[in-house]
Amino acid sequence: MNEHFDLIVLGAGSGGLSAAQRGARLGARVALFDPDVLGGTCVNRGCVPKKAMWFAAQIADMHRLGREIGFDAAPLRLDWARFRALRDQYIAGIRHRYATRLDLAGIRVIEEAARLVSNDTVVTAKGMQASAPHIVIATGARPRLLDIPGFELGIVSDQIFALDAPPQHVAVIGGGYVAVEFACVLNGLGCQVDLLVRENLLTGFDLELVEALAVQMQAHGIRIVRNTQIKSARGQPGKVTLDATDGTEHGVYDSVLWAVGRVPNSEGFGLEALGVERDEHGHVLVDAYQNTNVPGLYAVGDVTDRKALTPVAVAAGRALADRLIGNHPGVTFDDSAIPSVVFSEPPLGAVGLTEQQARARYGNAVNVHTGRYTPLLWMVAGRSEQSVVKLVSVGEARKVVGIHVLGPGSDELLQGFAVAMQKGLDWHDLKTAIAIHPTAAEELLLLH
Ligand SMILES: Cc1cc2nc3c(=O)[nH]c(=O)nc-3n(C[C@H](O)[C@H](O)[C@H](O)COP(=O)(O)OP(=O)(O)OC[C@H]3O[C@@H](n4cnc5c(N)ncnc54)[C@H](O)[C@@H]3O)c2cc1C
Ligand SMILES: NC(=O)c1ccc[n+]([C@@H]2O[C@H](COP(=O)([O-])OP(=O)(O)OC[C@H]3O[C@@H](n4cnc5c(N)ncnc54)[C@H](O)[C@@H]3O)[C@@H](O)[C@H]2O)c1
Repeated sequence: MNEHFDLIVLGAGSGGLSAAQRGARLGARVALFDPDVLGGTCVNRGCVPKKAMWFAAQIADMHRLGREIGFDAAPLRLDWARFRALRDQYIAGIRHRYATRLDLAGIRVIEEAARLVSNDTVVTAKGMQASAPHIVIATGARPRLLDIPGFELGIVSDQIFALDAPPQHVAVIGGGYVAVEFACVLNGLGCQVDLLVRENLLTGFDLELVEALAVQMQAHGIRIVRNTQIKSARGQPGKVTLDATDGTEHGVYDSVLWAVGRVPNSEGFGLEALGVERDEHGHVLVDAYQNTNVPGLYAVGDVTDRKALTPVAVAAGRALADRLIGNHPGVTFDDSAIPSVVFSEPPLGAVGLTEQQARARYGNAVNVHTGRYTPLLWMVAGRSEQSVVKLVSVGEARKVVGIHVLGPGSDELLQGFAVAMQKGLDWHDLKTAIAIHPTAAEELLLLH
């Protein structure tokens, strides 16, 4: 039997849930398909468990700092099993709340993968068939696996949350968000970490701040090896050696984390046969309104080539439902200034253009205001590591086009500045604003 809906959504992650919920709120009959647990990557294998681990690492770091300023406590040791149980219980609670909300909204949740058989119909392995004039593809992405000998001796980010015990000596391979975050978190929790990077760290972030972060990571004991391409892994689980193309070997490690990017989930469920266009990496191509090239099919979130961030997937899902169900034809979302934070130690945040990008676009019209400072408590402890803030502005009016922050508190302080920048901020506004003292945020107001 074919069931009819107004909106079908494939994937119950950040993008799919937001499209489904907004659609239902606007009166649509919605079917939501997902073979896995509710919440997708962010809730179950990404932002949420990662941030919980980051908080745990922060506590350990604070404790070390506390000892430096005179507390007499013994070094902290995390009860990994207890922490993991508490973290997972919290995540189970989120999933439970999602299930309740979906139920209350009248959304039909089908715990199966959907396969497209036409641009308005999907089927499942158990034989359900559903049709709707609008189908949203929100199937996300998965960790990239490498076709190299011994790859299976390591793990990817999905598996790190299920470890029974922390690694002792871990190699993290990659230089992106996931690699840097886990290198710092595991280091904070007491693991010895080697970060093996093919090229550069955090491509796309401001070079000066990335270098300052690398200095601090190394000061915390992380060994960073750049320009290293790992070609194979050998040994046995728990005792792994890595070989690089330049003949060097690294290890022995009890754990290896491959953090070498992500691959969109865009194959094997009918997109190919329907002629849905994808780029060379497999991302579904969409226009500014999330339309694919096939009428009635739309895509949001990590399966597309937009920034792979939860708030971006959520904004895209909501805007799409407003347009299709709420009948607001022009609705899209403003992706001109998307802030993001790498939850490293210390955190690194950015919104808008880097200095390098601004110079490429605006040439000599670019002004750069950089400030370096040592956070107050670090000074008290006698530490000398520096935080860095950078403002990139353009022209006589000094319109702010980029804000970059590295240091404790960066993760929380960036949001307000990002809103101001999106609404039109110039450097003079910051010079005339009254600061909150003493804070990290005020450093952005003190720039010359
Ligand atoms: C380790 C890690 C940490 C991260 N930290 C952050 C962070 O701090 N901040 C941030 O903003 N972003 C972070 N991200 C990125 C964020 O998790 C993603 O951008 C976000 O989850 C994307 O949402 P999505 O809906 O596109 O996809 P997903 O959340 O991946 O959801 C896709 C869903 O589709 C389902 N699916 C797949 N195929 C089918 C099918 N055929 N039919 C039906 N369902 C299907 C999957 O089971 C899955 O549940 C992190 C990612 C990782 C990996
Ligand atoms: N805090 C956050 O907001 C957050 C956290 C994690 C992930 N994310 C999102 O998820 C996305 C994916 O993150 P990611 O770290 O998986 O990918 P990424 O694209 O950020 O980084 C991938 C890294 O792997 C390296 N790499 C690729 N192939 C390789 C190979 N064969 N050998 C060695 N190195 C290789 C790349 O050079 C790069 O350094 C991010 O772009 C981000 O949008 C966000």
